[in-house]
Amino acid sequence: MALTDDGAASVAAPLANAGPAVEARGLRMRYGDDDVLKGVDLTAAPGEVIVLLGPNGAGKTTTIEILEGFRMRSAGEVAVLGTDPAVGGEAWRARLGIVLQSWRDHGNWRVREMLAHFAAHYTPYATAERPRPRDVDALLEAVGLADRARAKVSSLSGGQRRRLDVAVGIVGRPELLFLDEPTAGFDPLARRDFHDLVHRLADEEGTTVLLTTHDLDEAEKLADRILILADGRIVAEGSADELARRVGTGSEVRWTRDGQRFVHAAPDGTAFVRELLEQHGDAVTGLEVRRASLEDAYMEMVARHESGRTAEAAAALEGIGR
Ligand SMILES: Nc1ncnc2c1ncn2[C@@H]1O[C@H](COP(=O)(O)OP(=O)(O)OP(=O)(O)O)[C@@H](O)[C@H]1O
Repeated sequence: MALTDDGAASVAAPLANAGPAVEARGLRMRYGDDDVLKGVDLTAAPGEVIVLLGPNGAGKTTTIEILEGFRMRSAGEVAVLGTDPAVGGEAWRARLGIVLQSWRDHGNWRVREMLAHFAAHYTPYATAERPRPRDVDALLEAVGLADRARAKVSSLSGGQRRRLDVAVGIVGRPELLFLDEPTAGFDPLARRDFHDLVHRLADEEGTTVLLTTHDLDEAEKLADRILILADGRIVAEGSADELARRVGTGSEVRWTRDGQRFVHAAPDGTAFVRELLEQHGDAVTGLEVRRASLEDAYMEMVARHESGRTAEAAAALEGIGR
């Protein structure tokens, strides 16, 4: 997916020597009596792609909306591009790109017209390092909507509308991009193009990206760092590999011998395979070794916290019964 247009290829990471793009300490959010965020700490370095994972209702959207300045936190320290989002003005907001989970309805507008409208908003905020806005036609091409430029927004398919959301999110060449479940409804090709786009934004323009998804394969492909949010806190963070290694479920080895298929869970896959081949040599075919995946790690970490919560609730109930 081509992203660059006039002069954009030379856009360097403008924040390379600056502090973190996002920093939150002890972030709390309470809705009524419900403590949704109970002390979230997170940092995103300039140019880093962070993926926030967590079960439904964990507080991912809440976290992102606080960082975007759309929601007021109950407590905690937050700095986004060096500014507290609770007091961020228009010039600060123009440095952010935002793709919300739910669509803002502009059904009667035409695709190009709508993108051009948002683009114009960014003109006063152009800098030498970050020409703003992006060229609208190049961007429509980049997100695969060039042939729908004159279509009404209401006539787009779900996936096409989502592509338009992404285009609106990046038309101002943001330094920091928030994407809340951006690929919901994307077909496999659109998804791959989108992944390519995110890599380019980070690598070529130094854009920091904070993204939520329920697609673990997507998290693995995109993230420099994954944060898992459960029970109001970040319960684990690291690269997909680091998280997978941490659950330590070893490897699953599969092979065929004498026409029969075997599966074995081995703490040390390499040692097991060595022994298997020593014993049965050429008789072993179709050998596959699968180590713990991000999915295994995610399931285990979330389950651990869910069971902790269940135990806590049971203890509380016992206390009430006394
Ligand atoms: N405005 C609100 N008022 C009261 N409760 C809210 C409000 N917004 C969110 N919540 C609650 O806060 C919790 C976290 O919601 P949030 O949308 O942040 O979760 P999420 O991790 O983004 O979930 P999902 O994966 O389903 O999108 C949920 O229990 C939700 O019902």
